[in-house]
Amino acid sequence: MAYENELHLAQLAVQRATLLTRRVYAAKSKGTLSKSDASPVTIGDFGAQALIIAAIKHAFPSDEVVGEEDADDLRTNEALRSQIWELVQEATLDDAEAEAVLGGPIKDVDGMLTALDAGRSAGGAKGRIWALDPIDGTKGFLRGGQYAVCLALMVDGEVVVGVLGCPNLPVDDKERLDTSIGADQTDAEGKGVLFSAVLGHGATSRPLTRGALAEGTTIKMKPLEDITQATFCESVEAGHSSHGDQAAIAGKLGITKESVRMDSQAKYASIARGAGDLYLRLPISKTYQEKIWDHAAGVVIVGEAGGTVTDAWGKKLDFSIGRTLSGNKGVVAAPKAIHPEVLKVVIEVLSSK
Ligand SMILES: Nc1ncnc2c1ncn2[C@@H]1O[C@H](COP(=O)(O)O)[C@@H](OP(=O)(O)O)[C@H]1O
Ligand SMILES: [Mg+2]
Repeated sequence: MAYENELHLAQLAVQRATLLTRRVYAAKSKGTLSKSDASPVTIGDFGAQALIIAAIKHAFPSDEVVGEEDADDLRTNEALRSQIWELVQEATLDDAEAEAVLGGPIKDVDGMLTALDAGRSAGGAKGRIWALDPIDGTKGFLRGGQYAVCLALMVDGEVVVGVLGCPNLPVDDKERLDTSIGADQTDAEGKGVLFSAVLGHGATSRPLTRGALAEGTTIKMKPLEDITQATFCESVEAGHSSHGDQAAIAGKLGITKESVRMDSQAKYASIARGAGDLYLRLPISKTYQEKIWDHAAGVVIVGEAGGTVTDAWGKKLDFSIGRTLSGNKGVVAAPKAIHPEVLKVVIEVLSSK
């Protein structure tokens, strides 16, 4: 299979980083996250980004990375730096072979800062560039709801590999599509899902483990014969997409079920495995540019599960321009067969404003 080594590296790197974020959340819940006064999401973000970029640079030294964070804050904040260094050192997988693929633990603090700073790529249309969101769904992470550790590889501007670590999604998609997982979250095994896809080779999901990767299962979007029966997903945050426009679109499509609101790219993952049908993200702000790391992994996973993802005007999301999707507005994700029908209504609603 194409990109087999990249996929394996990405899966293990996301797995290791996701476990770190879960440990941070558990420590926050227990009140033991006291060393610096930084927010738990900042701590998780830095730790996860350092781990993932160190692994990428070990396996593919000349690849670039577009990451959300850099090391500036850590260079000036000693307490935060040492807290994150401690976490990063402890974040090893229970599997020597997996650790060897990742290059083992980061060697020293400088190595951690260098890894963080390697996320400054400007992106673009040429070469191999990874897009990384160490904690997507900041608000979800803080409320004990959905968040995702997101990593994608783009080659010449096209997303070819995508991996999402969703530690608070139920392993069994027959369980509730829920946003309120609760503050009892621990870093124990038995919760969470790792999603992945390679362009042209399908999408899979597997339970999140602490050691070797669990066996993957192919995922497919739900065949939807009657659009009025659809479940649509949207952001929790009203500032990130227009709940009003999305309700108007659902109404025009004859959808009567309430929307499922969840943070992060867990929305892409959920519809890809058929726990939901549509994802609508209609812009609120005229000027906001969506970030590539908020979409790259989710888009290839939905595409490989039988979906189509475009922006709100039907344009393909263009990851080749830089760190943002400056050529696009909004997101419409749906099963291939019904995407045109959904898009028609999206354009009607946007045009009538
Ligand atoms: N005005 C805006 N419109 C759309 N997205 C926005 C936004 N402001 C922030 N975001 C992005 O929305 C992401 C979360 O999306 P969602 O609402 O689907 O959970 C955030 O990622 P982070 O949480 O990683 O910062 C952030 O990048
Ligand atoms: Mg994000």
